[in-house]
Amino acid sequence: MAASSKVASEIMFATGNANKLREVVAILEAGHPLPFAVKAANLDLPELQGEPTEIAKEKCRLAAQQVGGAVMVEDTSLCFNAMGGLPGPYIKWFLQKLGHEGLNKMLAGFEDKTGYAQCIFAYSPAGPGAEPQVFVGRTGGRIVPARGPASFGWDPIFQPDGYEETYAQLDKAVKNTISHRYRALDKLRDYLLSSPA
Ligand SMILES: O=c1nc[nH]c2c1ncn2[C@H]1C[C@H](O)[C@@H](COP(=O)(O)OP(=O)(O)OP(=O)(O)O)O1
Ligand SMILES: [Mg+2]
Repeated sequence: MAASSKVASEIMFATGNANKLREVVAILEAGHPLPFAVKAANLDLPELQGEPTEIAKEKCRLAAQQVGGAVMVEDTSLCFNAMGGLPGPYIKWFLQKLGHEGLNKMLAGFEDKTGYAQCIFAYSPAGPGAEPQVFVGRTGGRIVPARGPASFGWDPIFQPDGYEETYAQLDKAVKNTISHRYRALDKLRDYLLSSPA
């Protein structure tokens, strides 16, 4: 039987972030069985600029050059509505330089503390010249003073809509059913599962 053009028996998830990897594995294990195995590739991928979908695609192309075969990556944004979606894909540097308190202070001059977490997976099948496909997941919420363990990025300052807890306070199993990452990965999973064998 000819190998599928879309579905590989193995997909490399390229990321330098161990927390992302843990969540991706947990989300996939909690769902339907997949026709492929996800393996981790610990790569130091560049922090690109531009439109989030283009960042994810380019990140995927760069990862594919390094690992070969079918590859997936994801890029995560934290977007403040009062600021037209910024910091967005630049949240990593804002978090690093300002911390949780500084991120809250950025919104001090605005009434609107709402925002959304966005995750974009990009998947590139094996083979040359394959254009990465992107899958966007968003979860709306509010930016709040930090509550809960500071073990993953900006989790303590993001309170998803419909919950009294921040991402950091929520049980992992709950975060993984409502998160930006879950929603994006679910779309990628549907795409892979519906691909012709
Ligand atoms: O669910 C999350 N909850 C809290 N914080 C999060 C989450 N997901 C990503 N983050 C942080 C990590 C990084 O500070 C920034 C995204 O930047 P981003 O480039 O996508 O992540 P990264 O550089 O850590 O890993 P990678 O090697 O996959 O690019 O937001
Ligand atoms: Mg990164």
